[in-house]
Amino acid sequence: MKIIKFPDSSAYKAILTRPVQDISVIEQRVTPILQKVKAEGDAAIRAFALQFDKTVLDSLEMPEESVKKAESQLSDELLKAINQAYINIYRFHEAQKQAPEKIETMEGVTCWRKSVGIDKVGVYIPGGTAPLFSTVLMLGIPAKIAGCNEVVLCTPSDHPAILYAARLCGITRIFRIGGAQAIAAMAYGTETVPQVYKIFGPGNQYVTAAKMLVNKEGIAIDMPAGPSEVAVYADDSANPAFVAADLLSQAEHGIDSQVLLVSTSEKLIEATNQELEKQLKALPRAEFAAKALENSQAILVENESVALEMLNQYAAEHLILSVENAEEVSEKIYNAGSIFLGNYTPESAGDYASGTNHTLPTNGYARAYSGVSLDTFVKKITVQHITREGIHHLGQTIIEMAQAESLEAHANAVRVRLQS
Ligand SMILES: NC(=O)c1ccc[n+]([C@@H]2O[C@H](COP(=O)([O-])OP(=O)(O)OC[C@H]3O[C@@H](n4cnc5c(N)ncnc54)[C@H](O)[C@@H]3O)[C@@H](O)[C@H]2O)c1
Ligand SMILES: N[C@H](CO)Cc1c[nH]c[nH+]1
Ligand SMILES: [Zn+2]
Repeated sequence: MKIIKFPDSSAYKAILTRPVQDISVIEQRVTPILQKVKAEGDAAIRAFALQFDKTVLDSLEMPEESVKKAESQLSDELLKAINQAYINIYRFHEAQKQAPEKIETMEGVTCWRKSVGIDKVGVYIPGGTAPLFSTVLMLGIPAKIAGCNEVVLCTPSDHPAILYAARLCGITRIFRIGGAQAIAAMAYGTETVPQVYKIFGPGNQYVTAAKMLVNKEGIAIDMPAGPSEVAVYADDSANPAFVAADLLSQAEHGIDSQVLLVSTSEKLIEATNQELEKQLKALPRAEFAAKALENSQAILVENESVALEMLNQYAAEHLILSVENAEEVSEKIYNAGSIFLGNYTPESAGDYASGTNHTLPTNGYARAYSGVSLDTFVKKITVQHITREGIHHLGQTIIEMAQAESLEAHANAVRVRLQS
């Protein structure tokens, strides 16, 4: 990995640039895909499956029989692992439920919020180069806890673990559709794919651009969750073999992934680079990881405050703090999707099974977006109840404000009650 020593703060922006393609170029590619699916429905989906995935789709929907059969195609070890991950993710997300709290803002004036699961949701499960069945758990579990009525799943993969995980989460509508065409199908609906109100899930740059484009047309999305990335902040207390393994774990996602090592120790950076070379050779996806490492850098900084300034500016999807005072340092992080503390918390734990959600904002969006949680699957409806006494307490305030805004009918809605 390229080493940058003590960069000047004016150079941070250039150093921290992601290797994403120009968004306008991706949008130019994706827009006609969305338009064709909108106009031609299933026929367009079949054509794109052939063009991009070299797949002839007889039936777009996964037959119930294949879904039922999936369990028998997985090893006992994998089933046990998926079931354990399910339990942990369920626990963490169920604890996010909040009982509505009724607040009496004035005597006789009570307000509260109730949570309602979004009625129809669509989840995208990446499957271009790897069947990410863990993402089914990350999206299916909060959808189930939230009480979403209809959950539609699209993925280009027919891997049995995806089907098994979907069944575990109670998802019954599974479509073998990938890429931007899957996002279009769920956004507009087709002859066979139901239209949904909100689309969730990570994916490559085409998937992410498609989500952002349909969002402009009024379809809600969770967030832009594109190519995976990790930043590691490490000092001499870190283990270079662990750091290298963590960097590679995200680099192997795809050629457009990016990893970053920030350290105050040149010794640690050099040792990590040696480990990277060694570990890379043994990886089946070495080609992806090597390409991603070309987009990546190790940055040697003077001290912790420079490191934190840089990391907050970068706003990594995942941030690993392999430093002695990790928890204390984490208090100073205000931009990151998910933080991993200490030498024994690999990022893979969050990807699969510790309980947190792995659908996280990439490309700097962690400056303003949170990762997926139970909240992402619910709407909060406010409710209020005012008694006869209550409107007498509050009425004059409303009338004064309505008159000052020249909205006499608003004021009247209160007056008629005060006179009754
Ligand atoms: N941010 C997160 O939370 C998160 C989580 C998991 C995965 N990811 C990311 O998801 C991505 C998965 O990517 P993937 O490609 O393996 O799978 P994918 O399912 O996202 O995309 C595959 C689809 O892309 C479409 N496609 C491929 N080439 C195309 C082209 N030239 N033009 C138009 N469409 C094309 C195809 O239809 C194909 O089905 C990776 O970048 C990974 O880093 C992110
Ligand atoms: N690291 C990905 C999120 O950026 C999630 C994932 C799924 N499987 C493995 N990793
Ligand atoms: Zn990962």
